[in-house]
Amino acid sequence: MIEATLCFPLRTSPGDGESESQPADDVSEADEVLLIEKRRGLGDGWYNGPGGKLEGDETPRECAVRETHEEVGLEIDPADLEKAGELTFLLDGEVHTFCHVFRTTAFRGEPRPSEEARPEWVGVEEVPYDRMWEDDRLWLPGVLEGRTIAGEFAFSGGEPLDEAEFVRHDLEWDISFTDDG
Ligand SMILES: COc1nc(N)nc2c1ncn2[C@H]1C[C@H](O)[C@@H](COP(=O)(O)OP(=O)(O)OP(=O)(O)O)O1
Repeated sequence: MIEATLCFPLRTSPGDGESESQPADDVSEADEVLLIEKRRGLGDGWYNGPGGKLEGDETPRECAVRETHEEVGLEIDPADLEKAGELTFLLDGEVHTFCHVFRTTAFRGEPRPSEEARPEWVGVEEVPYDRMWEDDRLWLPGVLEGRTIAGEFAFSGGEPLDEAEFVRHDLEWDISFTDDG
């Protein structure tokens, strides 16, 4: 089983007469999310949040911070990540990936592209779900509103996961995580 993370940085877009975006105090104030267009590997060509697989003995929180820095250059204090979801992706009845989802309104730096990802700020009402994993439209809107989710998503058809068929889902909203990563 693969253990992985996704991280969704959020901000408030520049208002009339402002040239720069503002940090949001909390998720409810934010109206833009940083997505990446994946440039290689699983989900190549699709939009997603920054993230990737856990390495060595790092915690999910440490992984989300490292992957976000590697992929788009933002600096995040691990304590500023809010755990927003736990997603289980099944392939042909077996757990393929367990994914920890985080969001944050506190980060430093400007996003820059990398070999793995092209970053793009997108309005939370304009997320390109037609260019994302099929499961995302079921859980990401709630996560961007500040809710928490535990979800199970079943795919069938064999490897690779991004060519398998999405067949079933089960969602539980507004849960408290016993382990927040
Ligand atoms: C099955 O549905 C999925 N939906 C979404 N939204 N995201 C998913 C799904 N399955 C996997 N993911 C995420 C989890 C990870 O963030 C990435 C895959 O990570 P990747 O394989 O690129 O991991 P890295 O460690 O960055 O890879 P490298 O070895 O290339 O560095 O997709």
